[in-house]
Amino acid sequence: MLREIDLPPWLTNNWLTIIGLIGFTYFILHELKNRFIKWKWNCGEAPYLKGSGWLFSRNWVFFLKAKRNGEMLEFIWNIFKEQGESFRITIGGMALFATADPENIKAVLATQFNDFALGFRNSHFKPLLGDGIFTLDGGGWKHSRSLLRPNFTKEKVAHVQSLEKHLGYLVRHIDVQKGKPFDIQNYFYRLTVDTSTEFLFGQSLYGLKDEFIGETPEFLYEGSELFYDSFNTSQSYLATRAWSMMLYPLVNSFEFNRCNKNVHKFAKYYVSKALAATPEEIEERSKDGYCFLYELVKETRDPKILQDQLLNIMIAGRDTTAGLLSFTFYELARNPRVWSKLKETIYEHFGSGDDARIEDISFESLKHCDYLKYVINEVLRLYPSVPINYRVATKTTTLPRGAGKNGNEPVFIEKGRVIGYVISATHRDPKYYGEDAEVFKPERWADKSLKPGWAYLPFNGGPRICLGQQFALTEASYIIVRLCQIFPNLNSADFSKHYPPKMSTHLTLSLTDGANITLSR
Ligand code: HEM
Repeated sequence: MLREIDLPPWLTNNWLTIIGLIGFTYFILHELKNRFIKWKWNCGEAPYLKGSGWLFSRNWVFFLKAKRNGEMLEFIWNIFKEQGESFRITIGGMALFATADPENIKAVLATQFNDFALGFRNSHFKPLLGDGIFTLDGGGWKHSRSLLRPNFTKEKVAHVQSLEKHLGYLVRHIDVQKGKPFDIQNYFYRLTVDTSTEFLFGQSLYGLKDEFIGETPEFLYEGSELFYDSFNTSQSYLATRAWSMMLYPLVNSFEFNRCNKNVHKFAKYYVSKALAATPEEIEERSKDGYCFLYELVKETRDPKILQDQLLNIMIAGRDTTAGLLSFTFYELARNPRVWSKLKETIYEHFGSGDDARIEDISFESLKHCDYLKYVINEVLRLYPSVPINYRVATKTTTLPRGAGKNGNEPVFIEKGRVIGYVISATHRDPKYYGEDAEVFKPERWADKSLKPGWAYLPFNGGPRICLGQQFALTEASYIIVRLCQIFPNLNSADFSKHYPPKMSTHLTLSLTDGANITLSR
């Protein structure tokens, strides 16, 4: 039996007061310490977002509504337009410093790299991705980066020929549409799973090889057909967990666990095959075209490391490239003048139709196709795959701008503060791109006086800059060139009149209603 403990009456009567006093004293001391630091470092606080309140309550309703309607980014961009480049908000008591100022972004990602970390990302993504380059900080991340970087050299990403057979299936799907409107985004998402499984695991999923084009789907093993949907479902859970910040444990379910298991089974299938291969077989594989897994097996034979790193790269590379292609065709279809000019350039470099010189399309020759580069730059400016991102301060520090009357003075950043950086707002700021910043205009990149520096950052910057940048640009350029050569007729079938288009911001950016076009020979 529990014995009753007699607490002294002064304590039983006043314990609430005592707890209150301790809390109050802590608060005062904490405030004094911060004020002292601000005085010593000559920095201040950024202004609060107007009318946001402690819980961001007034804006939450609009924010959630905008997110559901595919207008969340527009909502955020408008806040930056009204409020300026940096401000503070408190969401449920958690302080957040939001910025679109290139100077601050440069500091977070590069010059003060060690003052910031990924925060909750590892916990958000761990059930699917484990520990890999995309989810780790510190020593684990450094080790991952040095393990993976050799696989992204120029020779290894110049893999364009292996794309041709996947493109062939895509072309057949487009032909089946017979010039009628269809959503090409859906096909790009399937295409990039096919190309990335081939590049990463050495054997494609061949999801585009289906009965709609008169093919018999291929199955690697019983249940492998579950991979595609499972990967998509798990990814959308990861996105919701990321948006939930510290409330992420609530975003879990039987479905999430089942899908993660299907994805892991898929990766394990390949990893165990690679580990069972003899050194001679591994060498033979390398001769026969490039495979990431077989290269990595030469460095480590730990099955968990192999599985985690491959899935980390898959998540980093698949949707981003599909998004870039989808937004490109969405904009090209809306801009016949740009489409004509692009066709002219591509035909000049690589021919067209039956006279297409496929063998001339290479990593190097694509780089010399200037107008194609301008188109891609412009798409990534208006629709960066990661439009909004965050880091968490690992120590009390400052950022270059955001405080003071004009927001030009250094801003105080307390340890644990979340920094939300919104590069998509910077990319649309007239200060860096002129009054026509919202207009899709590839020609702006021909102007040598345009030097945006850290105001153009689709691939991130600093030590964690995207490892797959060249890989992605090469793949996307190849697909654009080939589609342009095969299908000269492109028109928009987007009748929504909503511009900019509705966008979904899951882990990466996509078109909420798809990229609806007609494309024909
Ligand atoms: C249009 C295509 C792409 C865009 C716009 C893009 C953009 C980005 C961005 C913004 C980050 C930084 C994320 C962060 O630190 O929070 C990143 C990281 C990364 N990306 Fe990409 N990416 C693309 C394609 C790819 C591809 C195709 C691959 C691989 C095949 C890839 C591999 C990676 C890796 C491994 C990282 C993590 C780097 C690190 O943390 O050290 N990306 N990417």
